Amino acid sequence: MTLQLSSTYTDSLGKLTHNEQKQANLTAMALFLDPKGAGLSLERLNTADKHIWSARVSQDIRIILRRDGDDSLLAYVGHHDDAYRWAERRKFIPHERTGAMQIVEVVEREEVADPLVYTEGASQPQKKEAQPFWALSDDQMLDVGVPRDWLDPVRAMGESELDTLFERLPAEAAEALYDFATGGRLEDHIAKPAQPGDDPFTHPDAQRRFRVLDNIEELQAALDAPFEKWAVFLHPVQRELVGREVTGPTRVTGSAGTGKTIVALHRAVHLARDDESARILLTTFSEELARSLAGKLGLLTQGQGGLSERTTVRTLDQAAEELYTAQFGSPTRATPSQIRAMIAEATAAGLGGELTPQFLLEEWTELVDAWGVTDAESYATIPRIGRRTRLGPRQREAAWAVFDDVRQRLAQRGLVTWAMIYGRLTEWLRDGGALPFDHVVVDEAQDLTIAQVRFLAEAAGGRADALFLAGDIGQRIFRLPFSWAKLGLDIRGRSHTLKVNYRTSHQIRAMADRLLPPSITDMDGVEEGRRGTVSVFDGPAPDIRLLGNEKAEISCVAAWLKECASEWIASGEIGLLVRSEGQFGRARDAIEAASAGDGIRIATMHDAKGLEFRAVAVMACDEDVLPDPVRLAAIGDIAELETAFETERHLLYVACTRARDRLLVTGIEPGSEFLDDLRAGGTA
Ligand SMILES: Nc1ncnc2c1ncn2[C@@H]1O[C@H](COP(=O)(O)OP(=O)(O)OP(=O)(O)O)[C@@H](O)[C@H]1O
Repeated sequence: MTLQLSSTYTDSLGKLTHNEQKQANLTAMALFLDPKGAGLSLERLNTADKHIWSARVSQDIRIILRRDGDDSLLAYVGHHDDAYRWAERRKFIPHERTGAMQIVEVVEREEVADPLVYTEGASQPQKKEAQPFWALSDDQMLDVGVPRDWLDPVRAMGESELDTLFERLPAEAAEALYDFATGGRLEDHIAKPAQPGDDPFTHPDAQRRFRVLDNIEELQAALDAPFEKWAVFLHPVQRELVGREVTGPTRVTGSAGTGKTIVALHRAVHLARDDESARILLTTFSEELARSLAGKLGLLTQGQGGLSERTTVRTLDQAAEELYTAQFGSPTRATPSQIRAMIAEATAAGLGGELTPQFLLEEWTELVDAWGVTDAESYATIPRIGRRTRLGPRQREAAWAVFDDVRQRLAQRGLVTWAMIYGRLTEWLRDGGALPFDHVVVDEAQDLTIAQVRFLAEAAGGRADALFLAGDIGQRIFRLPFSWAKLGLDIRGRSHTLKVNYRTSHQIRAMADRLLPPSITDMDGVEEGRRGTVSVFDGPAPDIRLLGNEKAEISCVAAWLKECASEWIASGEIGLLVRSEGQFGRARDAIEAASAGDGIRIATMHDAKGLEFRAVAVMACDEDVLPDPVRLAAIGDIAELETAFETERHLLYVACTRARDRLLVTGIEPGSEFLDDLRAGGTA
C-alpha cells in the first residue's frame, strides 16, 4: 500500500490559488491516511488507461490519480475540465525498452501526419535541415526512452519545435533528443534497460518523476512547497551522486544552474540520515549563501527530527574561526590595509631592494601568506603558479627580508591572516586534533583558498565519505588556479559532471556558454566538459544592447524594467548586476526612471554568485569597466594578469547565468570585449 507523488502533480498544484492548494492538500492527506479513499468521491475515468481515477476536492477542483490495487499515485490536480482533459490525454506505461514507468501524452492525429520513416538498411535519406530527427531509427530513439507512439511525431518535428520537447516527452527522451539536435550524441544517453520483473517505478528514470511518500510529514513537506521540486525529484545522476559511497574526497561539477548546490544539500541530508550519530558541516563561502543553504536545508529536513540539528551550516571562515577560538582563543585578523602599511614601512626602512611595494604585496598575498611560507628556504622552493616574474637569489633574499619583517610585525601586534588561521588549524589536526564533524560538504568549492584546501584535506584524512565538494571552475571568480592534489586533496577519478540545467532557459544558457571554452581542465588535469548541457525549458532570446551614453543605457534598462512589470515579474524577482559598486548609480537611476517598485536587487557580479532571478539586466558592460582596469592595472605580473583576465570573463558568465527567463546585457559603445564572444553565433 503506497502513495506516490508525481512531478506533474506538483507542477499542476503550483498553478492553483493558495486556497485551492489548501483544499487539494487536505484531500491528498486523506488519501494518504486511507488509500482506499473511503469517504472521498473517487471515480474511475473512462480513458484509454484503465487505472486513471478522479477524486473530488471541491465543486470545481479534481485530483487525477492512478490507482493500482491499494497503490495510489497523485498525478494531476486542476479545475474540473482541465483535469479531465489532462487525464484523457495521458497513459501510464512502462517504456518497452528501458522499463521506466512513463506518463505518455496521447499523440494527436495531426502530429503523425506525413511522418518521414527511416527503415534500417535503406540508403541513408538526405538529412533535412529543418527536421533534426528525421533520420533517426526506431531503435535509436527507443534506446533513449522515446515512447513508441512518439517515434513518428519526433521524426516529423521541425527545428522550431525543439523547445517543446521537455513539455511533451518524458524528460530522459527530451534530454537525449535536445542534446542530439545541438551537436551531442544519442549514445551518451542510452538508458540501462530494466531486468525482467523489475518494478517500473524503481527505474532511475522513473524516480526523477515519481516519489514514494514514506510518511505524512514527507507528503506535507512536498505539498507545502510545490515550487521547490528539487526537494522531491532528483535527476538520476543527481540521485546517484547523493547516495554514492566513496572512498575519498568527491567533487561534483557542472555549469551554472545544473543543480550542484541541490546535490550538496541532499548529500548532507543523506549523510545525516544514514548514520544517526553523524555530524555534518555544510559550508560555502559567503554568509548570504550559507543563509540560503540553511533555508533549503530546513525545507528538506522538515519534520525529520534530529537531521537539521546534526547539520551545521556555516561559511567555511565562520566554522574555522569558531574552531580556532575554541582551541586558541579569539583571533584578531589583520586587514589588507594593515598588511599594505606594514610592507610600506618595511620598504621605507630600506628592505626589499628595488622591488616595488605593489609587487611585494602581490607576492605576499598570492604566495607567501597564501601558501603559509614561514622561512626563506621554503620561499625559494614554492611553486610560482600564476607568477611569471622569476626572482634571482639576491632579489628573493631582499623580498624575504620584507616578508620576515611583516611576519614579525604581525606577531608583535597579535594579528593573524585567514591563511594563518587555517594553517594553525591544519597543524592542530595533524597533531591529533579532531574536527567536531564526521562529514564536510562544501558548495562553491571552486573558490577555496590554498589554506582552506590544505585544511580540508587534513580534516578528511583518508576517511571514506568525509569530504564532498561542489563547484564549477568556469565560475572561479576570486582565486588564481592551483593544484588541489599537491595539497593532499585528490579528487582525480572521483569528479562527476552534471549536464541538465534546471535554472536557465535554453536561450540564455546557450548564449552564456559562449563565454567559456567547451571544456576546462583544472591544475590536476581533471577535465570539466561543459558541452552537452541541456536546459529543461525555453524562454525569450536574451538581448545585448550597446548604447551611446549612460543616459541612453539607463532609459533602455528602464524600458526593460517596465516590460518586466507588464509581464507580472515581481520586483523581488529582478536583479540588476554590475561589475563594481561604482556602477550602482546607473542601476539605481534605471529603477528610478522606470518608477519601479522596491525590491529590485542591485548587486555586484561577485555578490551575485549563487543567487538567481527570473529577470536579470547585466549593466555597465563598458570597455573600461569589464574587465576591471583598476584591478588589472594593480597586477604587476603578466601571467597573473592573464589569469585575472579570465576571472573577469567568469564574472560575466556568473552574472548572465543568474537569469532564469529574461536576460538583458547593456553597456556603452564600443562595450566590453567579452560581449563579442557573447554575441558570436548571432543571438542578439
Ligand atoms: N532536480 C531538480 N529539480 C528541479 N529543480 C532543480 C533540480 N535541481 C536543481 N534545481 C533548480 O535549479 C536551479 C539551480 O540549482 P543550483 O543552484 O543547485 O545549481 P548550481 O549548479 O549550484 O548553480 P551555480 O553554479 O550557478 O551556483 C535552482 O533553482 C534549483 O532549485
